[in-house]
Amino acid sequence: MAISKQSVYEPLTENTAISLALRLGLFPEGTPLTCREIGDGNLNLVFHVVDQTKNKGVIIKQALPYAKVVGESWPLTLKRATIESNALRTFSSYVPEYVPKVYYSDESLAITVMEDLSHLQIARKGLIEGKTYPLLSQHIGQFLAKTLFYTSDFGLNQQQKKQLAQSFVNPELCKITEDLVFTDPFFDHDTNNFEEELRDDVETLWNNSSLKLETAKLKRKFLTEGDALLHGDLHTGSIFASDEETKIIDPEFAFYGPLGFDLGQFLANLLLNALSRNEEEREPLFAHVEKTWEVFQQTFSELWENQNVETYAKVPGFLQEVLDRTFTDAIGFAGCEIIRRTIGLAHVADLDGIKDKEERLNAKRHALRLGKTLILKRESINKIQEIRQLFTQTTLVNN
Ligand SMILES: Nc1ncnc2c1ncn2[C@@H]1O[C@H](COP(=O)(O)OP(=O)(O)O)[C@@H](O)[C@H]1O
Ligand SMILES: CSC[C@H]1O[C@H](OP(=O)(O)O)[C@H](O)[C@@H]1O
Repeated sequence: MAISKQSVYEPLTENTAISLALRLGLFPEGTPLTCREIGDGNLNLVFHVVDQTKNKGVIIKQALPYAKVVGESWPLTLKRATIESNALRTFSSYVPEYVPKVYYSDESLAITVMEDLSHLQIARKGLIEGKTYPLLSQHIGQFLAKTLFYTSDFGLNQQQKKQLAQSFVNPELCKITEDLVFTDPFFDHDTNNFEEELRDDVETLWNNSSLKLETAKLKRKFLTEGDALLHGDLHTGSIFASDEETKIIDPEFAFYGPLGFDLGQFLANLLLNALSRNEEEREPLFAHVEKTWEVFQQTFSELWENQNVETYAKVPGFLQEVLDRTFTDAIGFAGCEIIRRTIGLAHVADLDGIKDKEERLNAKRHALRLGKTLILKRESINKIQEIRQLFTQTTLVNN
């Protein structure tokens, strides 16, 4: 369905979003519609259009020609909307149960019209409220194993994979991650944002040359390894959840990257929530960290055994080598994500929302020690269960 061949970009308002929904035939003419802009992310507009009589809605997400969080001084490609709708469609061909349905997209208007997931809750918000989402790690482990396997050279014809990779070249959004996740937090850069009380801890981190070397190696992987189609920004704010369902949204950072990156970001955001909780309430987060990896490993291995298109698949040791490398990289990427969410430009409500100032600063100091340890020790961590030990060990100041 197309509105017209020459749709001209302009940012929607709540009123024009309603007109668009009617023009697209998403609701019968004359339906009493209301609309609210509900975007709470850093980059885009999100309109919730609802048929009041049936309490049924759709979501119209629109990219702005700049990063919303900063404003027009930070121009940003509108192409990210097309990347997002194409990534949702690609993921849907492998795991329709874990992504919203895309009803319509328009490259010129930079919009994606998709399934309304308002019956679910953004996982970060629920986790902050103390919810545990028992199926979250099983679902994310499966989502990652299937999407990564089927878009890699192991699950996809290798020439088709190259063509798919071409359609997800996403330099501007990758640059945001290269800067905000892998670079700026490790230097005295003006995008950084932290409480003055943390300055000594932050300067110690900036002066740690081993940490910089290891982070440089991780950044290089992100820059150069095109293993599979990644979500690219898989934090708990990009996941809708309930006790039964999990849906992944917001893949505008999608690109072909290293297998361990999405895993690392997701694990980091579970750990960031654990950092915000009292000791006795952390268990469900540690259990999710472990189960995510276990489900990923098992599902990816089954796909490898049964559906691999690569001639070398059955060579003893090859699967283990891919899993080991993914595991080690994921731990390092998790360390980078924890550090950037603590002192970089884009924070998380899990830590910033801790009301008591001393508790908040202590949680952030703990986050910096944990992030640093994950980056520096990643090659010697052999089992996912070791993460909870490192979490406890880094509670102590001398780590
Ligand atoms: N499919 C959806 N159904 C219901 N609400 C949604 C949907 N997609 C996004 N939202 C709401 O909009 C917010 C911002 O969406 P998101 O895709 O994360 O935007 P951004 O790209 O700006 O980060 C989400 O936190 C959620 O509250
Ligand atoms: C200026 S972009 C900062 C940050 O925002 C993105 O997250 P989201 O779109 O989900 O709010 C991404 O994590 C970027 O690093």
